[in-house]
Amino acid sequence: MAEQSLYERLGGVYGIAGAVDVLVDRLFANAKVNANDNVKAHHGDPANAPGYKFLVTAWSIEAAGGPKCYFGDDMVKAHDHLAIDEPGFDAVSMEIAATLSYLGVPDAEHREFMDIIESYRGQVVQAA
Ligand code: HEM
Repeated sequence: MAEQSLYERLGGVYGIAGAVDVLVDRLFANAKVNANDNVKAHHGDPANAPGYKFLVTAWSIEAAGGPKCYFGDDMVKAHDHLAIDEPGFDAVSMEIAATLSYLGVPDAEHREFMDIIESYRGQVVQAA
């Protein structure tokens, strides 16, 4: 039997959308993430939560090897106006890891997804 994709092992669209639902609520409430005023301008407004959950869910589905469904900006363009620094990236990365643990995602899938997130660090961190 062919090995299942990470997308399938994370529970497909229901598993990923469920995790992003928890994650984004945590990110919007995270003081360290929102210490960056540019980030706070977006994450500080609860009206942005549903659309952001949609985009991050679609991005994660594709990144995990699921069907093509993400039509948002690439990771450089999505963050080029935010001046995100290394501690800002670490704060989000820690929140993603905490959410995967909180939801009981198994170690192998946890590691695989965090490796994907880490591979985008250079595109997201753009602070001078
Ligand atoms: C690998 C890590 C990350 C991924 C996968 C990711 C994913 C995304 C996605 C899919 C979008 C929507 C793009 C669009 O509107 O077309 C976005 C926007 C955004 N991201 Fe990230 N992100 C990451 C890291 C970060 C970090 C570290 C921060 C803050 C410290 C951050 C803050 C934001 C904000 C504030 C927006 C909205 C920008 C706006 O619409 O003006 N992201 N991100």
